[in-house]
Amino acid sequence: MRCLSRARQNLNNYPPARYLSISSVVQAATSRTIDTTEFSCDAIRNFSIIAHIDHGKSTLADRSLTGTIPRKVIGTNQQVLDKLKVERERGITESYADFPSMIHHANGNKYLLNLIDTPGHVDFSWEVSRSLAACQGALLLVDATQGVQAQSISVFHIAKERGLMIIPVLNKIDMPAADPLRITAQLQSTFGIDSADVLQVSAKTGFGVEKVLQAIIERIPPPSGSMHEPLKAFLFDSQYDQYRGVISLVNVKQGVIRKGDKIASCHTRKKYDVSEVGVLNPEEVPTTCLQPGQVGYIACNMKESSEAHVGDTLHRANVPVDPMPGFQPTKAMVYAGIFPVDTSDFVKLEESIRRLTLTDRSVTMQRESSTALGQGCRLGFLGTLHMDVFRQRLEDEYDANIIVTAPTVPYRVVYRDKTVIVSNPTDFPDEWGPASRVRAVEEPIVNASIIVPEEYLGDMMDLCFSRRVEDLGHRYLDSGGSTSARVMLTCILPLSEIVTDFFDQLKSRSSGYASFDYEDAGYKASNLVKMTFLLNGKPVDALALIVHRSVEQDVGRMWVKKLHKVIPRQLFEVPIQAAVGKRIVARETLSAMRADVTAGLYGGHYERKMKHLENQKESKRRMKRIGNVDLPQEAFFDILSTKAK
Ligand SMILES: Nc1nc2c(ncn2[C@@H]2O[C@H](COP(=O)(O)OP(=O)(O)OP(=O)(O)O)[C@@H](O)[C@H]2O)c(=O)[nH]1
Repeated sequence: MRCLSRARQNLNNYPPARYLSISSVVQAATSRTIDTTEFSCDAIRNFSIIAHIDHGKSTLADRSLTGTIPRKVIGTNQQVLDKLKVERERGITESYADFPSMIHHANGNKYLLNLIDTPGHVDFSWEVSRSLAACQGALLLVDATQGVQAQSISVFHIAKERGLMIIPVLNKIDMPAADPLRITAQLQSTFGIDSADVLQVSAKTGFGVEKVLQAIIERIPPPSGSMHEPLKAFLFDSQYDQYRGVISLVNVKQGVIRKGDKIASCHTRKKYDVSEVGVLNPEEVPTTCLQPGQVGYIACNMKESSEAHVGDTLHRANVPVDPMPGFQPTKAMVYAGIFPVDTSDFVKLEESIRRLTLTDRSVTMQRESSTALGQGCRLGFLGTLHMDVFRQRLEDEYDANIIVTAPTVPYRVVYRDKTVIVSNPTDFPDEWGPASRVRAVEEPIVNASIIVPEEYLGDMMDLCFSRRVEDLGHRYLDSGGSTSARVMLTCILPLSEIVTDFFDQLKSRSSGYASFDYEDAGYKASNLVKMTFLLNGKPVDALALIVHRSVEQDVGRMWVKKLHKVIPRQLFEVPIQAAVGKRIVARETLSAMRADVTAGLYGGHYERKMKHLENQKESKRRMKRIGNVDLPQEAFFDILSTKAK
């Protein structure tokens, strides 16, 4: 979901008007009114652009849009899609997909093209399938310099499963390193695509974009649905507007929806009055109605985001219909605790998180308290990138000063009579086994695929072996030629092994050439243990970890060393220990700060000096017994930020 008021604020900052028409076929709209009644199903095409990250979806989307939207609305240097600051900084499209409609003239007819943007990162594959539910076709965009990547394969399969017409498009054809012949052969061998169907474009220069628009009209089938049937509108996303409440994004399957209509939700059975309908162009353009096949927004005084259930069917209040098949709800893959650096800021932090989750429905939230860090919240995310984006938004948009604990995955703890999901290491059982109450523990696993030039194959295999890989296999995607051949590795990995630094390692060991994707493969019994860290014999809950038994010593040793570096020396000696159950698996000792108690003694007897030293020793022993280690928040910040890497 996107906060619309933010998007409006952005519009106010755009540079002076400058009209730009790139495509000769695409007629620029001079006024931003759209009469949706002009477009029957035959004149509508609903499509999406699917691609691996950075292959140019947003650039192509903007390129096809620049002909239809006045430049003053777009801004000269601003991409229409990818509006969030974090998206622009990181060059990714996150889960905040836009759904612009554009008018296109071809063969003497007027068409309404609804482009549904999808995110390109593996964390958001759920969003991809959600967006595709409103489409009949998809442009499979592949970078002509890089070829097929891991995400190209996964999005291709999602689109294929949904029965969409796929138009293969090679992008970045303007670049000297582009190798369209080879990449076309790759598309042929990987997806069985006919080379004659492959289009070549440069989203940057505009070359070939006209042909893409033509192909959308000619190859993608129009949606079907009758205006005379009872209303069925498929809710596939929602946005939050602070003045109008929830704005639902819908695809009308049959019937017509108008302002003033009384509608109801199949999921919640709640009734609403439609106060506004319209299309996104790419900002809201109110219309009189939405007809079958059309994609647009409706405002109907929904107060809570949770009322807009993705996958819901909306119908006329007094005309019930059978609901359309919906979606599985999103599943959090990664959890982390978020705490304020200043513990008195908790109320403010909780409110900021609550507001941010209104615009990002995939985040789950519950309160958490830690003896070391105070009150905080435990949040569930779709992946680590999602977590980073959320954290950055909290810091940028709400000025939050926070500590984020190390990410953990949801483990399954199998008791004699029940199974519970544990997403916080402190809730993980200290001991388990056939004789104990906890019979087994299970961890989430994923089917992973890595695509890499063949010279990095060995490094990639080494990396996988260091992460408890299973079923490792590989196959060649092409035979190479002027450049080296590409290999696809497939394997099963524990999710916990990839939420830490796996992606960074993958990129650094392959000089940035490897691409990676994964999908949920369920749970598997695993020999996991809870590791706690003790400072001066006292456990620090916020530092607890869940690790595989085979690496407990290494992990324990590594973290006590790190703690040793960041904890300030105390007046007494502090043991830093890593423990699994009652067993200490690693230890470092932080030596005491030494005050020179004999400094004031000029000369004097040897025994007098010794007496002072003995007194000091005794008082330190007492201090140690009763003393608490002073662990400043900054030390936590240092430890957890290194831990998260
Ligand atoms: N030379 C050249 N560069 C391009 C072309 N298309 C896109 N780019 C560049 O490739 C980079 C990625 O483009 P985006 O449009 O942000 O890619 P994306 O697929 O939307 O990426 P995500 O939003 O992360 O999924 C940007 O720096 C673009 O300027 C092209 O046709 N030619």
